[in-house]
Amino acid sequence: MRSLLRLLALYRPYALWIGASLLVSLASLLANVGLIAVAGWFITAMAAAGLAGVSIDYFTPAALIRALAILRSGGRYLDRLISHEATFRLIGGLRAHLFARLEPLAPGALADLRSGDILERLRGDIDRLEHVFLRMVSPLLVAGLAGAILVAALARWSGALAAAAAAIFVLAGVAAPALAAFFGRAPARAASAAAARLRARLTEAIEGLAPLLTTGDDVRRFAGLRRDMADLLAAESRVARIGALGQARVGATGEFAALAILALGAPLAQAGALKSSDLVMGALAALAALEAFAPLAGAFGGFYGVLASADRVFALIDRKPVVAEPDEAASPPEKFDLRLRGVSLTYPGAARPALSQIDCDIAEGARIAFVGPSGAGKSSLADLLLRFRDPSLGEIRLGGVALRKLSRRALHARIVVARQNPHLFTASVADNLRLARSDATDAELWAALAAVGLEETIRALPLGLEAPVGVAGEKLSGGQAKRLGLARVLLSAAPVLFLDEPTEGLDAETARRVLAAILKRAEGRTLLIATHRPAEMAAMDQVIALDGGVIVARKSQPALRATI
Ligand SMILES: Nc1ncnc2c1ncn2[C@@H]1O[C@H](COP(=O)(O)OP(=O)(O)OP(=O)(O)O)[C@@H](O)[C@H]1O
Repeated sequence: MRSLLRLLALYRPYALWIGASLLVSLASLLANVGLIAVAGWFITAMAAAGLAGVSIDYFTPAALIRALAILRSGGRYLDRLISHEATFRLIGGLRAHLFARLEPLAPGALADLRSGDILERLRGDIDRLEHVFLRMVSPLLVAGLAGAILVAALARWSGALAAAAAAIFVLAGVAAPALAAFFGRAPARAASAAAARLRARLTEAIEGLAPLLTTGDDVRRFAGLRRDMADLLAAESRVARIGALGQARVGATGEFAALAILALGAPLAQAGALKSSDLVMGALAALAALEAFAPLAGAFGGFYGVLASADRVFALIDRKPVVAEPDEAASPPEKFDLRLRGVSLTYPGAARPALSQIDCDIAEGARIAFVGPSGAGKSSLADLLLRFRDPSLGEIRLGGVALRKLSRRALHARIVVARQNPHLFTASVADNLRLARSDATDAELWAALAAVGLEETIRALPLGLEAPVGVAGEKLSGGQAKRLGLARVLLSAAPVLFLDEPTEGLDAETARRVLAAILKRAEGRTLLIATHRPAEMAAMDQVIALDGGVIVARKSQPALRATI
């Protein structure tokens, strides 16, 4: 329940939209009740006047009916418009809020979660939270307000009638949704859990489809998917049944109330104590008013599922980042020399450190190759430079300022890393490149692509720079995706570049051209390269060899030339 209150607190910036949406919903609901009641009154009064042979003023009620009909139709249109706008703003704001909280968690604090699980919380769970306003909060408030107005109006007429109406409204607006929520509790939770499991399994199955098919593990995985799907369907249909039953009960209550009013009022009308037209008006008003309460029971059947979604979303964003932003960020450095002192990194649960006692001074503009076998610690070093993790021991300084003291934004504007498997967004080539520099011109983008030998490939695409790269770059080969990532890093204006095996997998001639372009673009900047290629080592001022997380050798250029 705490999650729900937290969710409602996030509505605050949208109070104006929410208020407008509630007002318009209330106006169109009251117009509907008024329209049905006045129309019933009008038809009965006309019939009674016809039977009695007297004339009545039909201009006023006819005008009222027309006005209420316009108000109802216009109100419903505006209601959809405003309530959906309010919901989209709420959900948009919620996603932005969650994303801002999620960003500092990546990658360290999310490492134990499956990507499908994170995706489900960001997509499925948040979509479910959309219903909280549209299907629960708004209808509940509107029905409550409309009920209070109708009871107040009835009280001027008859206290007993007002009390009866209030009792019915409480039954329909409080008891029925509460009962639906209570009975829907277990299946709604089961549906929410099954949906989460299904999405996580589905994402993993799609991501690993090729290996699954080759190893024959697909049959077992697909059986699991089918099981999750069946669980989800069963749980959702139980929730739907409970909601529909509640909705039907409230609908029937409306019909029962209308019949009761007619049955109780008929003798009074016969005795002349009550006009027959007023009686019909009351019965129809009860029917129309209860219509507003009916969807509540349907929506509240899934209440505990929504609560589970809210819990899952908040549990995700309440995780503690592996690295904390400084309380007060230091001013970004003017110089960019790097100094590592006694730097060690031990991953949680690991038996031995991935990096141990690294001491290293890297002057501004230096070119250094890091070499070493797989697992030597090169990528871990890149993670430390980006502050994806903090050293377990020791310290890294950039231009004399400890990395821990720099804000994430300031640090990432100064040190960039081209990874072996860069993340590409489901957007165009240009969008992916402009992440590095949003104001880069098309000519600059082409130049960056040319530098990594991708210009011809992209020019051959019908949309050129605007060509979509597909989900996570699926339309590009592994090598092309990697080079696009490299082009992005070369385009950035950061003074320190770390390139993780930038030419791995390229043929010798392309590798030579890409290296030349890298060297040209990195002129005046610090260039750190993790590599196995002798040509790349030869182009650097110094080679640092890592093995088992420790520096085992350092060779500066003259010594290198002698050995390569
Ligand atoms: N997230 C992690 N959790 C636990 N251990 C890790 C993690 N990432 C890396 N390691 C371990 O840290 C050590 C150094 O790995 P790292 O990836 O930094 O080496 P590398 O030199 O970059 O190797 P490669 O060239 O294969 O990427 C390895 O023993 C590796 O298993």
